[in-house]
Amino acid sequence: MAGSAASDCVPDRIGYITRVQSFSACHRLHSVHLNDEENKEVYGKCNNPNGHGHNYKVEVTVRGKIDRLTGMVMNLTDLKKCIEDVIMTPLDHKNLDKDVPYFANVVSTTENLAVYIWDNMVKALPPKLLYEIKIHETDKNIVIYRGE
Ligand SMILES: Nc1nc2c(c(=O)[nH]1)N=C([C@H](O)[C@H](O)COP(=O)(O)OP(=O)(O)OP(=O)(O)O)CN2
Ligand SMILES: [Zn+2]
Repeated sequence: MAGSAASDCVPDRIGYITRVQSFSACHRLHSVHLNDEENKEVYGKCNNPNGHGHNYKVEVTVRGKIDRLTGMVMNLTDLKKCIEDVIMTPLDHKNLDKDVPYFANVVSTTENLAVYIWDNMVKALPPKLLYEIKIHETDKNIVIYRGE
């Protein structure tokens, strides 16, 4: 088209960027929808009344157009600030079940933790950027949530 810049014809490039953050917290797997015996049966050692702790590692991935001017999907410094507000402030060095109101009636499995982080991260980020929350509860137990 006359007058268009050559770059107008080049399709957008889509990139994925991830920032990793670790935090420590304790919890107990215990459902208010099950009785004590059922809780013991379902959650075993993780239902121990005094709880247990984890060094969680969370990977937050955003997906979007690589801006032609800035070369960025988003500024990782801004993502770092969102992670501080959404993950570190409410969760680090906390008892998930007692310190985080969301988990008063929601069992603090890593699946539900991923949903909690997603729901808050999606509000903190620009629209449609959040792609995935991946949580390493232990070296062997990993949960992925993509907002579905
Ligand atoms: N679907 C889920 N299952 C379990 C969850 C969970 O969040 N979602 N969580 C737990 C416990 O919280 C527990 O802490 C897991 O610890 P553990 O079994 O000790 O962890 P590992 O398997 O990595 O340890 P091993 O070294 O293999 O003993 C349980 N289930
Ligand atoms: Zn646990």
